[in-house]
Amino acid sequence: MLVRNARLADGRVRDVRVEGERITAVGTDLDATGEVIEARERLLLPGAVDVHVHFREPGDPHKETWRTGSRSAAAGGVTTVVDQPNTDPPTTTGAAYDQKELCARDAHVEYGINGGVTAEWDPETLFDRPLFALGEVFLADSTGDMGIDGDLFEDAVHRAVDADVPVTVHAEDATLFDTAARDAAGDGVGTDADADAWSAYRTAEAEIAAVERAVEIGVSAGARLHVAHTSTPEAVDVVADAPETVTCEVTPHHCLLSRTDLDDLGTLGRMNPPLRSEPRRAALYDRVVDGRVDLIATDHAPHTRAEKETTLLSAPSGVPGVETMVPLLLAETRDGPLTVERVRDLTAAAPAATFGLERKGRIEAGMDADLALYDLDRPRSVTGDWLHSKCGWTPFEGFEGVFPEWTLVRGDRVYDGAMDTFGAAAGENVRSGPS
Ligand SMILES: NC(=O)N[C@@H](CC(=O)O)C(=O)O
Ligand SMILES: [Zn+2]
Ligand SMILES: [Zn+2]
Repeated sequence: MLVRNARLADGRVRDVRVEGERITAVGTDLDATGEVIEARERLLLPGAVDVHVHFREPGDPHKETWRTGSRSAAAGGVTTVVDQPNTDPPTTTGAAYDQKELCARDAHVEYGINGGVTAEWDPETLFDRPLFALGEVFLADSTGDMGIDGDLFEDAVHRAVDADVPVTVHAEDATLFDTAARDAAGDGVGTDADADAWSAYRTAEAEIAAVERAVEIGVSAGARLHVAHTSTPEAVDVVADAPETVTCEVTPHHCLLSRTDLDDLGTLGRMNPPLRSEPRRAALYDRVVDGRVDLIATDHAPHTRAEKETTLLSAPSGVPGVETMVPLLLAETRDGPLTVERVRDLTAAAPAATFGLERKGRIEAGMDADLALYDLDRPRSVTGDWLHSKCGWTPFEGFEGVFPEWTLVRGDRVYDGAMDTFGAAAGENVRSGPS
């Protein structure tokens, strides 16, 4: 197959040859053998690598399944996802890992499976499996109530170092939460709830202190430590000042939404860590734009609208995002601060490099043919009805997004945007099999 006259992120127009599962040439005037796709100078990006999703199987298939979650990924130009361990059962033993791997047979995109840590975990059997990473290790409770104490975290980090596995951490220190602010939340429902109380409760200081402590532990253990969903500029700076073995991710929702949006979002906007003040959001986004943030990941955390539209204290935490990440960021290159190259780096090249995926994240001969084509001149309005996640809603309703025309995974067209159809569920585990 030949993708002819594609505009790459750096502006060059090139032909890209795909043979079987790989890109075999990137050049000009390449011979057209086999199927030819005329890109007509539309934008070709490497498939995005989202190292933080929650696909909810096993346990909660009413929220999301591997089928619906991976379709949502493919329809958003994401070709590799990494699933987190707070499922039911939690992915804290070898047997639980195997159970999740069976669910992942429905994946339309490439995937990794993380292992989790609780008091009941079984490191022997867990590290026997090809973990993508150990994590997200929860230093405070979030969905799944997997919060652990500092001693167990330290022990887990040492075991991960011995197993040569990176660690990802959900860093909040619950002793620094403002429980009075939480308890003051009334019993309004949905958009009538005082959703801002969640941001007042899970303080910025709680994140900053937990990130400082996690980084200390990670560095002294010699770990590869990745901080999940940093939501404050201060926490990003802690990571940026640490050795290169420490990295962080930021979510699109912490870049594009702030506490000022909670009047409209109500309980839909409850997530951990919570939305921050407008100045903090802007300072966080600055760090994404200038490259101090290592990578973007979505923390795609679907819950049904019915589950979310209750009181603030009974609503589950989390928002979906895997399908809207690249589209929203590309829309930001039209009239916002981001460049297309930065979007490519943050969503594909950097996550692949950070987690050692040698054949992902770049458009070069020898790489897997994970690709998506976009028309930057044709943004659409984001709407939950149209997205493919089972949860059926988005916190970005009405935002502009540039969605892919098609998405390839290892040379197969897994998503056709014109038809809104999907190819076979042939995603593979990026940590198993021949490398
Ligand atoms: N971010 C969230 O608010 N929720 C996540 C868990 C998590 O990442 O903390 C979920 O699984 O629902
Ligand atoms: Zn988390
Ligand atoms: Zn998460």
